[in-house]
Amino acid sequence: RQHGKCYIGGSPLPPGPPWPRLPLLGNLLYRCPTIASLVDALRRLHADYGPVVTLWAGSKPAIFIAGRDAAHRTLARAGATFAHRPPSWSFGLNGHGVNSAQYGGRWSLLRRNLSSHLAGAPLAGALQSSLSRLVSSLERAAAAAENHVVVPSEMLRHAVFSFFASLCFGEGAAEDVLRQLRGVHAEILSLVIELGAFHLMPALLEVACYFPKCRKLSNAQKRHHATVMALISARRQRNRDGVGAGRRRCYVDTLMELRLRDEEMVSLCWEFMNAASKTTSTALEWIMARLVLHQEVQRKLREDIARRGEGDENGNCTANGERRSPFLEAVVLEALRRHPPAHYLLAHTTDKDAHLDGYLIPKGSVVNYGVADIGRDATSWTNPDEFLPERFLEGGEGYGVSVTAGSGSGEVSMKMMPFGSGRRACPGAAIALTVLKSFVENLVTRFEWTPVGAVDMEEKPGLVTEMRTPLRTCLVVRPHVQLNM
Ligand code: HEM
Repeated sequence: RQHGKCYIGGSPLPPGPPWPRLPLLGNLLYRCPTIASLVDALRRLHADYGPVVTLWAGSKPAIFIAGRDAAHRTLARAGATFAHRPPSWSFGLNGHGVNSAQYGGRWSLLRRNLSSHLAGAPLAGALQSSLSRLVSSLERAAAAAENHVVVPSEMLRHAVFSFFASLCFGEGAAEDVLRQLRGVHAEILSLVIELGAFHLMPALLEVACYFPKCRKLSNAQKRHHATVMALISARRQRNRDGVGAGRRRCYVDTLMELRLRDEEMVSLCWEFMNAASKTTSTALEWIMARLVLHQEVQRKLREDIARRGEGDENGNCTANGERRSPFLEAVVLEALRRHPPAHYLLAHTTDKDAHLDGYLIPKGSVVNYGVADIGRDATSWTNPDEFLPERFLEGGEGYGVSVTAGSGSGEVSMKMMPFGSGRRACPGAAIALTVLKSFVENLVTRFEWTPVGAVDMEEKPGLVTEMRTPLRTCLVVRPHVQLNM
């Protein structure tokens, strides 16, 4: 098909639609609702022009990569070139985060700090308390509901948020403070999304709407700052007083040791809670929806968990997820392949010109990747739209596939990348997998999850792709068993 045929310095850019510069697209690619609104258009463009296409973000080319080989060659093999982030309009809060840091010394320090905190964090206590509160609230909701029909989404989200809050701020934050923090997070995100969409409006309307929203955003950010600073100060005071000496360190402790300014700490706490909880809780809801839809998978999973438990001397699994059922891992991976919470990565850019399949990727282009397309690629996966956890068991086509490095079992290409790949790959991948396995294991052991009518598996595109209709299920409490962390 004919395309815009753009050349820079005599080298062709990857193909794209004949309208080379659509003014509306300026900035589209940095922002959440707009990238979501591009999803269908991008699918059609990839079908017409192949796995690598060019659009324009204002005056800069924006290159979208939906092919696993091209993704692997850029993110994994040419990792340093593609590890940069374009400057973005962050509305303040995200300004000091790991994800917004330019690839270099500061990024490396902050990222190492986060990764080593996550790697060393003892999880059992935090998992135990958030899971037992979740199980109690699900039990109460099911008992109070007609025919035990519940919509668990809000409870799942709160439990995941509380778990990550204890890793971030330490255990013991009051329930009302956590609810307040969650509320202000949701408020800020929705305002940022609305503000990001304003460039689609006529200019006058834009100006009329922009300033009141900005004022609201600034107020919400001030409330967020005050809540987080109160949590940080409480932690500082506890450390000074030696309260709970020897207890496990939280993320805030590590930030205090780095001697960061208040606004840097607040920004990093915002990033931690934001990056961790919405993605993980969205993945959890998709997994539970799949288990409701595929009752035979749920049964098989419960049986496999019970079999593993018998071999374990305490009847328990370890805090870090060892000795868990391989089928549990397979269910989680299949859900992440089929329903990755992020359908695109955060925007990448390059620090120099690069070449891909004979095309030029000019220095400073915005580069992004079709995560969902890569996980549903029919050249990698048999019946890619079907939910078949068995493919991740030994001997299956997904066995040994790595979710971050992009290659497993000696493969040179990547088959799925729900957490990204290469230098900017998600530093929370391992802990997210552990949390998901622990939650799913306990939720299917404690309850039977059965469907109430049809389960709507449609997606609601966004920065994180949630279920269009929150899961509704009938919950039957099973005979009491001990929680497995
Ligand atoms: C199911 C859960 C999660 C999913 C699907 C997910 C997915 C992603 C993706 C796709 C990226 C972008 C990678 C790129 O641009 O190349 C990312 C980056 C990031 N994630 Fe996650 N994530 C999850 C959980 C977490 C958790 C638990 C944390 C931390 C506690 C976290 C912290 C981050 C940070 C800090 C970045 C930016 C990394 C950088 O720029 O160097 N994420 N994540």
